[in-house]
Amino acid sequence: MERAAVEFHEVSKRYGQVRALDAAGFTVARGETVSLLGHNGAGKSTAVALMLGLVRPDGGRVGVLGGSPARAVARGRVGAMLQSGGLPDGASVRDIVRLACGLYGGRRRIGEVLELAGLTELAGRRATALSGGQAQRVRFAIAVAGRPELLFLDEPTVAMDVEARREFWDAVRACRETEGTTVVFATHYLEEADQFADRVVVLGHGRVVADAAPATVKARVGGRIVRCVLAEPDPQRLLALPGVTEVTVRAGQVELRTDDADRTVGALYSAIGGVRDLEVTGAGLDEALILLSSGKAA
Ligand SMILES: Nc1ncnc2c1ncn2[C@@H]1O[C@H](COP(=O)(O)OP(=O)(O)OP(=O)(O)O)[C@@H](O)[C@H]1O
Repeated sequence: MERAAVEFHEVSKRYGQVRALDAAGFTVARGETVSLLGHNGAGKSTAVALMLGLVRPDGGRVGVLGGSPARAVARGRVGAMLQSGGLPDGASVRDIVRLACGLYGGRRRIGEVLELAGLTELAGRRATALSGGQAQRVRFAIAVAGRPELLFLDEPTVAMDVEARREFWDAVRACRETEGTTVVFATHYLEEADQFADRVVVLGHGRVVADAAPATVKARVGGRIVRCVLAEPDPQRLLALPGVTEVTVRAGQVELRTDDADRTVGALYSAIGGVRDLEVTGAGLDEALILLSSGKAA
């Protein structure tokens, strides 16, 4: 059996003047769950489209399950849940799942797919009468109906609330654990990557800016934010406090990025004084992505 599920070698893709991917490289091992992270326009969907053979690279090579993406897809070895793609009007959830199971020659039973996607109770509902999160679960059902070896999920939880997200990831986990499915998912949420991925590949402006275990990425962008109000903040003195790596001052409001919040807070009181409205928070996850994408993380 081939070792890598996905091989992405120095892949470039342009749309006119836009360089969507720029010599991006990573591999996904069989059975691994990998998250593609990055903000809007980073190149995540383009990477997924290339891995599905929906678009061709201008440079580099994309390999899927030991051959071309088109070959793997044609053999029904790949399932995908994409951002776009409507559901047929007038059809019930069961009709849609029956159709998907039929297309794959009955590799899974309809009831099994409904159960896996958490749709048993909604089987009789018209697809047009579903909430955004429920419709996503139908797309997931279609993606897993052929018992794929490799599953691509492009921002799968966008329309879902917290509970729906939890249920969704439980279903993905069930596929992974019972069948060893390889999963590649694109997301904006570092949290989601942290909870469900073995490894994250962070894209920024079409390039791979980090490729590591979630814990490693978090450590690179870790640290805390200390916010407070000071009567006369002096950015130079604040930057010299222990642990502080960055200082922002706006109208007396001070924001310090620090890798040692305890010592920073201690020094704020002992060396600066007059501290009001102090709060300490984790560095924002969105901010973390921006830092990585801009190459400013350590
Ligand atoms: N069909 C297309 N025609 C022209 N430009 C495109 C096309 N598809 C993507 N792009 C551009 O390529 C770049 C990468 O887009 P892509 O959709 O891959 O990013 P993304 O990381 O998936 O973004 P998002 O999180 O918003 O979905 C963007 O600048 C986008 O505008």
